[in-house]
Amino acid sequence: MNDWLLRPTAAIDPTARAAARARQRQLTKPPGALGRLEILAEDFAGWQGRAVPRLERVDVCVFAADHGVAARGVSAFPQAVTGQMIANFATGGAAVAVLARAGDARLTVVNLGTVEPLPAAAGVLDLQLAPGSADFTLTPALTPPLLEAALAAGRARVDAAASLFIGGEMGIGNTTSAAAVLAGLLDVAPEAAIGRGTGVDDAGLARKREAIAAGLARHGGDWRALAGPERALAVLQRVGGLEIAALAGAFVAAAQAGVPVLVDGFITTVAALAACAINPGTRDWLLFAHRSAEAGHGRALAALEAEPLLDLGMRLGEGSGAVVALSLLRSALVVHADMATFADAGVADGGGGE
Ligand SMILES: Cc1cc2ncn([C@H]3O[C@H](COP(=O)(O)O)[C@@H](O)[C@H]3O)c2cc1C
Ligand SMILES: O=C(O)c1cccnc1
Repeated sequence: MNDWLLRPTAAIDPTARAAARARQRQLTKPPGALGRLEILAEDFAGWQGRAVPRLERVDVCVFAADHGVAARGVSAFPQAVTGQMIANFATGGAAVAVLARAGDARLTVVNLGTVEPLPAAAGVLDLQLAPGSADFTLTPALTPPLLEAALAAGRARVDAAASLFIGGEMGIGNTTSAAAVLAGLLDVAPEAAIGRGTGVDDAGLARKREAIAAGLARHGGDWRALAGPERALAVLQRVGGLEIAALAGAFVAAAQAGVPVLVDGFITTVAALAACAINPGTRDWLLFAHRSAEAGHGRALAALEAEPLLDLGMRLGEGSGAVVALSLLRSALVVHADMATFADAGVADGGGGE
């Protein structure tokens, strides 16, 4: 069963965090002059339990799946693109693959389930749990065993040896599923949760709103009386998707393993919201990379009280925005580790005070 989901998340080390803060004050710069980079170094010190943290290994895992709700005309692209992009991740041509290569991160690609089975391809972990999720306007998106399998598949991709975990996603129609999950978790209207995804026109946006409204009308009664993990799991099962559930499972597992997570865009943030509803301790291990241009992301970020690092107008998903933000984390940790202290460099300090 899903018992593992509720196990406690790892503890943060306050002593290492304080030591990192003390070190920042000794570096040859006015106190606080590196702004948020200083906080990032302190965060990683707390996560890694050492005053001088390092990013030794960054794992990026793209979870892919198809969505039955794509039949409602909610995407600007055909469903076959999911499988085609899986191949593009594996051969290294997709944005996240290019960025991961350049950013010295390890990329894995997991297919949870596409409508058409994939041809055998190197570099893809092809789980094919189901031919995608079902159209949630008609039936629950996932069966309970499928939800469980998807959560476990996400958990299985987390390696405690990683210094950072980045989850990405690919799945035509998944901004609609993610918006439905967001609306279900927060009890907000579909209008507040939707955006244009791959670039739907006004008619497409109306179809998204209608599909989500139909999903909430059909399934909302199944979770409205629930709270906490029960509610989050019910929402994921009724209107979510395989890769969204896998991401939620991965995020909970990362927090349990003591691996910090750099969250990407709209879909991954909704998965993070579900993960935190399932196991609130997960929140302590999440860092938010960027604010996606997808309307609805702001709502999810606000619910998590998250202040993302970047706002670049990106709306791609795949984990791409997180891998872009990775270079900021590397900058934060390298200055923290390698800058000279006032004593080392013989520079007069300001005599204390911040
Ligand atoms: C070529 C291509 C590459 C992508 N990479 C990520 N997405 C993104 O777009 C999809 C969600 O948008 P919607 O809900 O409108 O279908 C997801 O697969 C997401 O990761 C892509 C979409 C396309 C077309
Ligand atoms: O922000 C995202 O994750 C996103 C936005 C649009 C399309 N796909 C993903």
